[in-house]
Amino acid sequence: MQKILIIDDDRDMCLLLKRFLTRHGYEVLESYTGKKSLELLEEVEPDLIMCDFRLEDMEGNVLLGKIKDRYPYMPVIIITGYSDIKIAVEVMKMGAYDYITKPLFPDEILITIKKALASEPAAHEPRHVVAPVEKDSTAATAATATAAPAVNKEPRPQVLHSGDYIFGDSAVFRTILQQIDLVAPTNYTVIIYGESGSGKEAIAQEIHKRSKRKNKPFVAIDCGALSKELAGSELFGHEKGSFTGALNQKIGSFELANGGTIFLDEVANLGYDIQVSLLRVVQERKMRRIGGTKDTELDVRIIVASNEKLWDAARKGKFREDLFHRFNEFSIDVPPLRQRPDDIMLFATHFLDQTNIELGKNIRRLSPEVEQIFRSYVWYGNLRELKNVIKRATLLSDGEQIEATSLPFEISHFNKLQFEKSPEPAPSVVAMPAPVREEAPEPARTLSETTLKGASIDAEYEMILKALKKVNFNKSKAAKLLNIDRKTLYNKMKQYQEFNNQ
Ligand SMILES: Nc1ncnc2c1ncn2[C@@H]1O[C@H](COP(=O)(O)OP(=O)(O)OP(=O)(O)O)[C@@H](O)[C@H]1O
Repeated sequence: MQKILIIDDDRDMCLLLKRFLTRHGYEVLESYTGKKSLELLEEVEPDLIMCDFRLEDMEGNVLLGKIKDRYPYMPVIIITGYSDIKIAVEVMKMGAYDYITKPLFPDEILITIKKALASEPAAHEPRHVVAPVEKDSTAATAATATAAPAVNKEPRPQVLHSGDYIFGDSAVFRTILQQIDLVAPTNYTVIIYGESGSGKEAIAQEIHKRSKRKNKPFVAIDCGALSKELAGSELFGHEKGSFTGALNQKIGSFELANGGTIFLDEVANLGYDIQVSLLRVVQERKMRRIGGTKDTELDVRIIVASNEKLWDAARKGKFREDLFHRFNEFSIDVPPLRQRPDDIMLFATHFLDQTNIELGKNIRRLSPEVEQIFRSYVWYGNLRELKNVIKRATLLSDGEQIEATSLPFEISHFNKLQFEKSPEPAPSVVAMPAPVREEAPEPARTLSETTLKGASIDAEYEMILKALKKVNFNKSKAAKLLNIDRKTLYNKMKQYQEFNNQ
């Protein structure tokens, strides 16, 4: 049974948490002061600590510091009385796994605990497992959480993982793994190339976790989402009053990441001016807040990601060539999921295990039909799309396995859509080679053509298909084209599916 130590000077809160967590299968210890907690930790080593930020005898950050000094790998979740971003940043920088704010919500508590227990390796274990493991080891993540559903004993794809991160089984993924291992201990700047959702950020985190900086912050920034005006302040911070709207001082991402790693996603989207400032930071390893007067020394490892080759962006004049050369110390290419079909079921099973834990369910497998659909679908959204599809399907499923009826329409009918699809590729994948796959047989049409209802659903279905194809399966656009709202489109698709399954 996994042990959780609750540290809170509010005895009622301790009691409530204790009852709740005991009901969910954890052994719970409690302590009302910082001093007592440290003494207790000499005797017992819990699997996780939940600690209130304000204790009577000690500030939460002081206690967190002491705990992290002695037990660096122990996951600590900080409970704060109010949502204070400064506290959050501070405790995360100090190595807290996460923080939750009062009032506490049972689901949030459980999910955070399960994630923390699943992702933190014990101090005495190697940080990742790369040797082949037992067949039902997919449930290893689940097994770390006491409240997790029963382990599936049936043969499933082998899953190699370190916490939430799993290693694909394809040759290409093995190469990526070797590259991660090779570059992680260095201070090299890394460029990760890959389509959206292919796992670039997950790779950056894995590099961080396997580096000397693992107990320092990992800060991820989506440069594509930064406006031109605010990018500088997001990255480098600003002083109060340094421009209209700068009502308070702001610490930028680089400063937050000091000592650790910064991950700049979609870096080619940064404006040219910011690229100039970035070059200075990369060259001089120091930065100045906007409106500030003094420089801050920086010791930050930089990992960047891009959909487009930075060299191409540089040639087009979109990206500074000197910055590209600074970044280009090491690069990793992540191929889209459709080019590594061997990984699809492995990740699908992993995401199913994760979702089972999150939802407290015990769906054991994907039906053979779903497996066949998954293998032939193109996964434009890569791992993110696969994860979302599994999450949705797990939520919708009641039985032992996920059936095709729980998949989104455009996926369960993908073969048919493909069959009827015009030859032009989707715009988002223009540059990608066509997916290598066996020609899948067209699913048999079971829709009744002899009833009036069947005929009318049939006609609607044809129109919906046409519209979907025209807009590359974007449902909002298809709904617009058909002059109906999105919800009606969903209902029509569902209706067709239900009718077809009768
Ligand atoms: N190796 C992996 N093991 C487990 N989960 C993964 C792995 N790689 C990616 N994921 C999951 O897939 C989803 C997408 O991954 P990620 O955010 O890393 O993609 P990305 O390429 O950075 O996407 P974007 O470019 O759109 O930001 C995330 O939910 C992530 O947790």
